[in-house]
Amino acid sequence: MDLDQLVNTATQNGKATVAVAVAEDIEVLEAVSLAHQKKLGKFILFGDSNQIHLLLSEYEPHLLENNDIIIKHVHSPEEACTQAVKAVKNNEATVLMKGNVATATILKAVLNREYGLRTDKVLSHIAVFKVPSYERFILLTDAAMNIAPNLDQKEQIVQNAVQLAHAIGIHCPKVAALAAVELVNPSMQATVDAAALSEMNRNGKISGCRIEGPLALDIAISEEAARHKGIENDVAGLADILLVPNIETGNVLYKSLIYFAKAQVGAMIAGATAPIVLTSRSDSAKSKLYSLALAICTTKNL
Ligand SMILES: CCCC(=O)OP(=O)(O)O
Repeated sequence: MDLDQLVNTATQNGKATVAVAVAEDIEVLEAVSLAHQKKLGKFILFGDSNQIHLLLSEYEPHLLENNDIIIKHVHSPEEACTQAVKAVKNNEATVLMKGNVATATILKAVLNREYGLRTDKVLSHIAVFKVPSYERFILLTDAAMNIAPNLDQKEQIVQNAVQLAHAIGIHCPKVAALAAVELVNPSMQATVDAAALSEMNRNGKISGCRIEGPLALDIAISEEAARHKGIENDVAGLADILLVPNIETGNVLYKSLIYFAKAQVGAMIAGATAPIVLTSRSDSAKSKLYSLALAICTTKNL
């Protein structure tokens, strides 16, 4: 099982039109080319048109005269983000994609009160990993958007991730609410919130999943570690979703899985009016392709 499965599923979901903000980047354009070959959709590339043309003529010349690829010149990364967001807002595009631009710049446009893509839900980042040493897909939230979520925000972050898990075929995901220890300690807010989320799941306030917490990472993903520490529950060793307490934990774990564990990743923001492909600028073309596929898989579900 790997993330190519998502690409196959996405091809059956109909064609997307993707607005790419700051497309002048070889990994972004390679991802567009791969997605186009897989017939995932049409692309509106916002950025410096000279640079986009130069890169395409060198690396992906077949895309230059293709009607599925439209290039829109803008003068700055900020303008690229604004125009790409507006394209989604005006229904010219169905998916927004972060290109070679800082996360904060695109999120500022996404959250704009006049032309942005907010809903009444919490927007949150979810990454789907296939780690070579872990049998199942593992979802990580939130590595990129919510800095230090409170309990209410964590509740919605979990719900966004559960909805995404359902959309990719994980029917009752096991959620590990992560902390540094397994016992509630009032001076560690992550443990207090994790226990509260677990309780909300037991009393039916959060459904469609099984939540346990607080759990340390080893207990969440290793049955052997759970046995060794004498912890038994439905999630221990078998987590599908890792809820991290803050953005630092999430971002470090995201990049550790890619660089140390050689994981494949696809990542997006859920909770907006349209799915938003959001990877690291340094992620590979393949990761950006998987992220596009993930976003397209959710177009009927989010
Ligand atoms: C999904 C990670 C978001 C992130 O860290 O983006 P950059 O590496 O581009 O800053």
